[in-house]
Amino acid sequence: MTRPYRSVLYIPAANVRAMEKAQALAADAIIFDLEDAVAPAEKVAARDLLAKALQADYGGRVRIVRINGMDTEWGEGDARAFASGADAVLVPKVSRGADLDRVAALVPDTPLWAMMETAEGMLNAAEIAAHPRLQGMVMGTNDLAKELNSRFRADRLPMMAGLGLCLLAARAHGRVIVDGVFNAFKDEEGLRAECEQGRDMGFDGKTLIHPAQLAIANEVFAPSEAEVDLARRQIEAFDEAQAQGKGVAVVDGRIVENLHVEIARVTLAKAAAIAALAG
Ligand SMILES: CC(C)(COP(=O)(O)OP(=O)(O)OC[C@H]1O[C@@H](n2cnc3c(N)ncnc32)[C@H](O)[C@@H]1OP(=O)(O)O)[C@@H](O)C(=O)NCCC(=O)NCCSC(=O)C[C@H](O)C(=O)O
Ligand SMILES: [Mg+2]
Repeated sequence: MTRPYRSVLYIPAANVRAMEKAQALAADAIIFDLEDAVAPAEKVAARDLLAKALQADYGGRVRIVRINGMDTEWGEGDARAFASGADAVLVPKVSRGADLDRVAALVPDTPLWAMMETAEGMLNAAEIAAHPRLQGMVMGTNDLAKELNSRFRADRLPMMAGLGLCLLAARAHGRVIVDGVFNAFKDEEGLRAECEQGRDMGFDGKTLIHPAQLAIANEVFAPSEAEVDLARRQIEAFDEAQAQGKGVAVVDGRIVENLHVEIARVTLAKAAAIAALAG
């Protein structure tokens, strides 16, 4: 991962006020949504509003446009309208690699992201992640729950197979992957628990629906001070061990081998990238 994706905020593209507000929000990335958050009667107007909004300065925030599905009357027009002008185009309800081909042809120069939110998509996650134009994957846990007929549970047990398959696929092909949304946007404790679960599983960050969710996601998906300190000490201790001709060091009672040093370097790089965004 070359840049942080701790917090990825959805904004309905029909909401001019929210799009303006986002220029100053602490989001690592923004998904300007033309799909589910926009009513059919507003779709075409939202496309025009978004084209105008994207001319503004969003600083270092990654600008991702979620288009409508290619099986809808708006999908092709959306893809043509945002073939340039955004940092990525997010394709909804991707079920197989071929679903990305048509968008890829219409959007030749902008990276593609895939919404992972259908049962078929879970089973074809590896094929989707392998698509040469794909940069990132976004879990669509609301649509997935709908397809699976599963119930909301705080531990997300019914989601685990899908989340795990998509994570494996993303990591196998070096793609960014961010977790699904937490709908109860006033429940801070619930959001924190779900962010921590997603972080511990390996997600790069979380998609969000309200600015009030940004601070928690940014905190949870960033390396803590203690993690940064440990990473530095692990690298130092391993360097010393190597200088003495040893292949293993011990820090805080735990072994440190080459692979732990690689993880420590990733932690430091992530912390530096976050600091660079803030500065
Ligand atoms: C959920 C909301 C409808 C709540 O909106 P609202 O009642 O206006 O909230 P507030 O009054 O608390 O808003 C306070 C201020 O914050 C701004 N605001 C609100 N939301 C956003 C946002 N997402 N981005 C930027 N700014 C935002 C308001 O304009 C207020 O500003 P001010 O006027 O200065 O006070 C609303 O938050 C919302 O619409 N959220 C996004 C919903 C959305 O995009 N849904 C689709 C994506 S989720 C999904 O589809 C996932 C996936 O596909 C799946 O299947 O799981
Ligand atoms: Mg969805």
